[in-house]
Amino acid sequence: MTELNEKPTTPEAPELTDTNETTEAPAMLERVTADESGEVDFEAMLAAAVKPAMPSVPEGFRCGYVAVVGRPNVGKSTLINHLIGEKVSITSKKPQTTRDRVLGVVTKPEAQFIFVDTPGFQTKVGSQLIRRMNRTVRSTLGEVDAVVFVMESVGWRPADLEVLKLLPKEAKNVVLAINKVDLLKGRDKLLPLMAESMQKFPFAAIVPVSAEKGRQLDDLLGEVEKFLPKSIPYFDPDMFTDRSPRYLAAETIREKAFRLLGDELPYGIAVTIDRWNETDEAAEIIATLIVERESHKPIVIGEGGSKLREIGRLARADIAEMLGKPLHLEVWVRVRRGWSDDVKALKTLGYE
Ligand SMILES: Nc1nc2c(ncn2[C@@H]2O[C@H](COP(=O)(O)OP(=O)(O)OP(=O)(O)O)[C@@H](O)[C@H]2O)c(=O)[nH]1
Repeated sequence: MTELNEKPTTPEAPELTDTNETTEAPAMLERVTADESGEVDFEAMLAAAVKPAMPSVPEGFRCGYVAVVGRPNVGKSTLINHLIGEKVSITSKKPQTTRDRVLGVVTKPEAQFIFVDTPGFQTKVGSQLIRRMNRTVRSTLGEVDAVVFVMESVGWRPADLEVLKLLPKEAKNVVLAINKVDLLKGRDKLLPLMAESMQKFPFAAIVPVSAEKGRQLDDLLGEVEKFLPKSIPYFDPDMFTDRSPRYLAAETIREKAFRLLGDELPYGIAVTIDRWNETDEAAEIIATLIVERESHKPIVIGEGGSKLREIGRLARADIAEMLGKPLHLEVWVRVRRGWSDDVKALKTLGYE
């Protein structure tokens, strides 16, 4: 790790997470530095127009959103927590899109799974609210690429069927996870249960698992992966393995950007943390806001850099508080062309 005093003096591109062969045209990069006073060094910003290498991902990489649903107590949280490794719960003040309901991200060499909250399934509501709840559930499910329906190995219960009813009958992207198979005395009950399940719903696949013991979870992910669109990862794999400060810092920057630009920016915005230097006394972070089009850059930068400065200022305050030490934060803007080119990817981001 570089020391704090080794701050880049040249307008070098921040290190990107993947330095493999670049396949896309390099993009211009612009930078605004928000220091303690919120002042912006425009000369540095102008000098910082450089051509960074674009990160590339393995051919055929997939990335998408996954909802985990099921009646209470079947093991949804245990499943997600086991997959993610540690409980991650990110809250956003502007819960507008699927992206703002991210529970956690699992990144494998060939795919990235973004687990999202499904409010309708987790809210215990009275019957008068059922209709509204159904609408929420439907719109959530419409935004995700795959659904994992969790039930217990003891068999179908009326409450399972209630939840099942909320799934659109024509859905082809629902994988059934029969959980708690460790509690089964013999495996002979499993095949009839699988057959019975197929009669209840056209599941794309059925995978017996034990969320608690971590059994067959890779098989489950393998089935889910088939429904994720081919796409670059939306999240920096290093950042999303736990409740890490990098993760929270990126989310903070993204949240500020979204809050300040949400209505102006037609498509998604992603954040990568490109450099993270931290000592006991202070921290330095270089982050990049990734936008989809060249024309979005001026929107993010704002008149005379005002928007980016404000994003940096607000994010710096929150992140410095989180870290409990002074922070030097640089926020750059870069265009990643084509990241939301395909309709599916757009849909998964919640931007129709
Ligand atoms: N034996 C066994 N117990 C499990 C397994 N998975 C989850 N459990 C237990 O089942 C109980 C419920 O698990 P949760 O993960 O809280 O279930 P949930 O579906 O998230 O429940 P709600 O939050 O109420 O919707 C907990 O006591 C878990 O420890 C499993 O694979 N085997």
